Amino acid sequence: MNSLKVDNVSKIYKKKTALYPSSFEAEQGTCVVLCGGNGAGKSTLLQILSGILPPSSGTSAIYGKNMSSDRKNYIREIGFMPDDFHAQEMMTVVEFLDFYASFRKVSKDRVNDVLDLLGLTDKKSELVKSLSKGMRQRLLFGQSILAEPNVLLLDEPTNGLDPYWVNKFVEMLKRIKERGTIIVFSTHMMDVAAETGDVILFMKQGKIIQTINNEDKSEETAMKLMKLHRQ
Ligand SMILES: Nc1ncnc2c1ncn2[C@@H]1O[C@H](COP(=O)(O)OP(=O)(O)OP(=O)(O)O)[C@@H](O)[C@H]1O
Repeated sequence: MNSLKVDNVSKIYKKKTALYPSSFEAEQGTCVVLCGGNGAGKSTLLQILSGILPPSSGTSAIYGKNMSSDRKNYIREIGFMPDDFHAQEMMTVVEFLDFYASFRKVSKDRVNDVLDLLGLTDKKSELVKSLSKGMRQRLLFGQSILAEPNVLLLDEPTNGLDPYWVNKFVEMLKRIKERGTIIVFSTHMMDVAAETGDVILFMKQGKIIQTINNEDKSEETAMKLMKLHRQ
């Protein structure tokens, strides 16, 4: 049984197709990176996999738990980092994490560990809306890893991070992968994609147009393909 199996998921908004039927699979402890220009369909795919956006067709399953027929258990397997905050800007940093911790029965100690890991302990009483872009990203990432999920879905996690935190992020992903977690994330940073990804999926205009596997996924190859697919 494949650990994550994405089967022909698509999204059509009124008459516009944001994502054509797309499929891929991932094994335990591997990382799939979604690359592609603006509007390629990366966020749409991640939102569908996270369960927050219903697909127009297709389905996804994690360890045999199906997105449609076993939704509750499917969702339990996932940690999702969206591309921004929505209604939680007036919470403090620690209230925000406590809020998500309460859904997943995550201990207070784990919340404190995540604050520490993301360098946010001294910001815990500040309002989310007062944080810098990079700090907001770190907090959103922290929320997604709180419950140590089997599948981690991250929408442009490195967006706004300074070089120090990009490096830390890459190291954290490697450690998380070693624990057996499946990671799927989108990025415009080809060096991060090449360093962390076991597979890179290039997307363009709502389609996965190329798959690059472990052997040939150097940063140089990834950059060349990025340029090629932009044309
Ligand atoms: N709610 C919506 N209604 C209509 N069209 C949408 C909606 N959300 C996204 N789209 C369209 O779907 C397509 C894919 O968008 P998506 O946000 O998935 O791209 P992306 O690859 O994440 O882009 P970016 O790198 O800019 O974040 C785009 O053409 C976008 O305009």
